[in-house]
Amino acid sequence: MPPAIEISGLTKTYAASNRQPPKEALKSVDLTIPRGAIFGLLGPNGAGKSTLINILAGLVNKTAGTVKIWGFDQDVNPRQSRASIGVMPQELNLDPFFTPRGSLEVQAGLYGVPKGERRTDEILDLIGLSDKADAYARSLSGGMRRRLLLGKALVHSPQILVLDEPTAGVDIELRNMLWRNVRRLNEEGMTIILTTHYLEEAEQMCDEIAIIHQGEVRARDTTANLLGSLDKKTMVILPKEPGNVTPPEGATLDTRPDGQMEFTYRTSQTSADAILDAVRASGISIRDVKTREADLEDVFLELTR
Ligand SMILES: Nc1ncnc2c1ncn2[C@@H]1O[C@H](COP(=O)(O)OP(=O)(O)OP(=O)(O)O)[C@@H](O)[C@H]1O
Repeated sequence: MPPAIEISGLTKTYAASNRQPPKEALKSVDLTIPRGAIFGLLGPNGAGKSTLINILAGLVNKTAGTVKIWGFDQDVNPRQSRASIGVMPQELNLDPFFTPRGSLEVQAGLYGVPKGERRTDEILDLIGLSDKADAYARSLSGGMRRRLLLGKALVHSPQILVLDEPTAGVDIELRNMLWRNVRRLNEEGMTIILTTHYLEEAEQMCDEIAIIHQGEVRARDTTANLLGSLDKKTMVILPKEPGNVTPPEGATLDTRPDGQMEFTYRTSQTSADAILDAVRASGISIRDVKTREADLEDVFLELTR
């Protein structure tokens, strides 16, 4: 079975425009996303994530390379590749005069879903808008509009669902609802691709992650492997009284204004023992010790610095 997404040599150069030189937003990207994954696409602003997603969605034309969606080459089988993917965009652009039911019906029509096969009521229920089904979109709250965008991405029952920054600026309740929906869809077999600025969220939600920077894929691995790739640790010591410590080889010390000493070290170069010894050797008694493992933010910073 082919993977959900297979991208090779994908390049996008935006043409020069008034006083702006041409911009190479994607530089020969190779990326494979397996079926059934919750896959995170991470990267700083301007990395090329939206360009990549918009190419998948058929909204931006690529400059070079091949894109296969559910095994269908975009250039060879445009209809099938389009039918395999649904995209929930970032912008809340909805026609204010359509009701949620109307929007879903129109969208289904655009994708050629026959009337008898439409799942409008089921989708309204999933996104929690059954009681607003016949209200004008302009009367919906921002959160409701976002849910409607998710619904619109689902009308043609795509195998792959792409979510572009689905939780940017949404409240906790909506975020939880979105993630519950995403998990449920994934459990039912849908492959999920999402971009997010919240690394903690990516850490919790995604099985696999690609980190994009300056139009290139800098890392692509399981979330667990990415987290394990850094042997960086942090030890915070609260001393009984202030004092000066020379950190052991392989560790750096940052003393906070409140006197807490934050040691950052690599387990391959030094040990927790060596740090504690260095502190005691300076005649300082220790009131409390906390440690912290590397998280996705550390991995991200290391790769995009
Ligand atoms: N239509 C366009 N014309 C010219 N340059 C563009 C266009 N769209 C994007 N770019 C440029 O391409 C690069 C990648 O942009 P892109 O929007 O894909 O990044 P991103 O990773 O999605 O960032 P963000 O998280 O801010 O949305 C940026 O330098 C951006 O300025």
